[in-house]
Amino acid sequence: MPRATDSPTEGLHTHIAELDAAIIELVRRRTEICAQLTTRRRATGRPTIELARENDVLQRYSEALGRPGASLAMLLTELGRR
Ligand SMILES: O=C(O)C(=O)C[C@]1(C(=O)O)C=C[C@@H](O)C=C1
Repeated sequence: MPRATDSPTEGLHTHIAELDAAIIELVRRRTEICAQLTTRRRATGRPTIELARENDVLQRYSEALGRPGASLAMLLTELGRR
């Protein structure tokens, strides 16, 4: 007898959970690189925030994903400012 965990829906939920884990890992890696860039800027006395670059990110995400993409880009750059 098939179990609930074998249903196609459960399989899709599992796939989503795997994708979420991969996305979280990528966001962690992205945030780490941003921290390195911020450290370099601090060390050379430059402002820690680069709005022109953040606007590039916003544009990339909104072109790819529309308005929700812009919201996502804002969250990513917020993490990148830490
Ligand atoms: O591109 C950089 O120099 C970064 O530090 C990355 C990043 C980002 O999240 O994309 C983070 C902070 C800056 O204000 C601009 C952009």
